[in-house]
Amino acid sequence: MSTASPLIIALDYPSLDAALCMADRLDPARCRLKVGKELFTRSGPDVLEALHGRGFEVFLDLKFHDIPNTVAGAVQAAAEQGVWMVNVHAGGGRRMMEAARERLDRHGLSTRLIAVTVLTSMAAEDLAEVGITVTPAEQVERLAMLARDSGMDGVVCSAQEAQRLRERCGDAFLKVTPGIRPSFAAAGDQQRIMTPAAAMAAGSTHLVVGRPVTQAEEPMAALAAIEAELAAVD
Ligand SMILES: O=c1ccn([C@@H]2O[C@H](COP(=O)(O)O)[C@@H](O)[C@H]2O)c(=O)[nH]1
Repeated sequence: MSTASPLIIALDYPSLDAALCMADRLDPARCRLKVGKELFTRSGPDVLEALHGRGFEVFLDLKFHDIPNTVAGAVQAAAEQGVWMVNVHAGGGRRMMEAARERLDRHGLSTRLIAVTVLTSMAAEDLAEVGITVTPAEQVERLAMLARDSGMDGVVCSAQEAQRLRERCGDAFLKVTPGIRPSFAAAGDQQRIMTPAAAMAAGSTHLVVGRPVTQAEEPMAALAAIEAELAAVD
């Protein structure tokens, strides 16, 4: 089932059972789901089948980063399992992203292909330690332009960069933004954060929300509060 909701709930759980327990409380008309490294490494493709069987569109967030041929094969494998969205690291470079794009196109696979720019857990000091001396916003913009020119459908960035990317790349270029923190949630390890309503106003096309919902005492109440916040600014 496709949904008009921008919400993508991150199922960061250590077992298939725990993930499905949460999925069974959610509604595919109200959100998409994200499967990341922890859950996929534990469960393998079974989780995709189980979530698809429940009617959810799935973002497989494995952030592929390898040589072009390897990434192209991985992206094809993901798309052939029917996922709605898959991602690579923009830092893998133009040839890697182009190879992934070409592989999906050659096989007529319509899975959205996006690239991670700068992880939302990173601040300027973290970038400096790995030799990047520009601000996170500048690095995001640089990688987003490269991703767009390499045929990506959009990027993962923080909502703090969404407005600039909307100006540079337009509305149709996807801006998938983790680091979403409603006023009631702790930042945790996220550095570049924004509230759901502010993120949408800034130009995010999709909001990735994990712990503020999945670790809440009342996950459904937390989700409803986020939806209410979004509806209020609609
Ligand atoms: O830059 C990035 C890229 C991916 N993520 C992923 O999004 C969720 C966020 O979860 P929260 O619990 O809401 O922090 C998580 O699965 C990350 O792996 C990201 O946070 N930042």
